[in-house]
Amino acid sequence: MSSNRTVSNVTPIGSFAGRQRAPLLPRELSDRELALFVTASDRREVSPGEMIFRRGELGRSMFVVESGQIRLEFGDGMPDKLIGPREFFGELTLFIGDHTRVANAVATTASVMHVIEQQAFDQLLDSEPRLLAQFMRRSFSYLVASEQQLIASLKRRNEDLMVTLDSLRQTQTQLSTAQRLVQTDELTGLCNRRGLYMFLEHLGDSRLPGTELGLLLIDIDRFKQINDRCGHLVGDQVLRAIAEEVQGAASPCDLPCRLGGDEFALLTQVTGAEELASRATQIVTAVRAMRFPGCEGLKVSVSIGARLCTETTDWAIWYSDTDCLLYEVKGRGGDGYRAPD
Ligand SMILES: Nc1nc2c(ncn2[C@@H]2O[C@H](COP(=O)(O)OP(=O)(O)OP(=O)(O)O)[C@@H](O)[C@H]2O)c(=O)[nH]1
Repeated sequence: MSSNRTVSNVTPIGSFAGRQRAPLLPRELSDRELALFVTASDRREVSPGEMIFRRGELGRSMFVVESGQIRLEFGDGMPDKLIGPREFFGELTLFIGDHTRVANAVATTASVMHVIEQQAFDQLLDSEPRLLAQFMRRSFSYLVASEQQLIASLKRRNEDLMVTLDSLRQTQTQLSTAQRLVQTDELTGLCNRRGLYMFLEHLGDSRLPGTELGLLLIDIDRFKQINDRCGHLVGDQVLRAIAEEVQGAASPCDLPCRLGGDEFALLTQVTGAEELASRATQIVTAVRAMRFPGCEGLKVSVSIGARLCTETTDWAIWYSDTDCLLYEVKGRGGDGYRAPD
């Protein structure tokens, strides 16, 4: 510890001597300040990596670096600061007392520092009030400027985050739109085969208690002839009209879909075979009654296979069993449905 900390005659000393430069860096001490602090301090050597104080600790002293380099780590994504020769740190604790350190101070190289305690600082205030007032004013200006810089950079970061968030939201919307499109049949707006497979993957989540799963496979009779006779545009109208009927026969938890070409399916949750049959009848009857102004006299009909699906088997079995029933109807001339006896 220095024996006499009250300094009146201040001149540069030790390894700081002869290094007067102008203008001073924000945290650089003038020759007079330096001499004053050095004389009123304890000299301390620190090794590379040595922790001088930690964030959250109660501060007791201020430090002036004679040689080497100290890193102030503020954490929370804020940039570190490097403190070099003639510069100081940890001064707030002497200005306001009971100050909690806001950074870790770590020696990055072997360094020599001068440690100024509260009592020595108070004595300097008495003996050199003008010099100390200047020093404190400079320190406070620096701290205020740093705070303003921090606020500006936080504001910028916040704006950047908002922009990123916005673009993430847009990407998410684009992705869900793309996903919806990929699973939707363009002509009818019903789910396509890809959508059906996605639905099947999550079928367990949408199962209604007390119901059975039923499948209707619906195929338009002699659709090729409709296209040939009335043209593809009318053919498209027919496909859209039938899609509406399949959709109309569906409950909110059901999945009406167009599997491709003139083939539709309705995966439905019903109380039993009777309700499944009534859905099939509803579609057959509605299609039979359809009329198309673009093709007078056109009669449209569908063949439907209808069966309940056991959940111990999977789509491939449900499909092939129901398809057999559908082809039984086709074999009899179409325009009806067939369910297992
Ligand atoms: N207009 C139109 N026709 C389509 C579309 N997709 C497939 N088709 C036609 O649908 C017809 C299906 O013919 P087929 O598979 O022979 O079936 P079908 O004529 O209904 O015969 P059956 O099923 O035995 O009664 C083909 O002529 C396809 O060109 C489409 O999006 N629009």
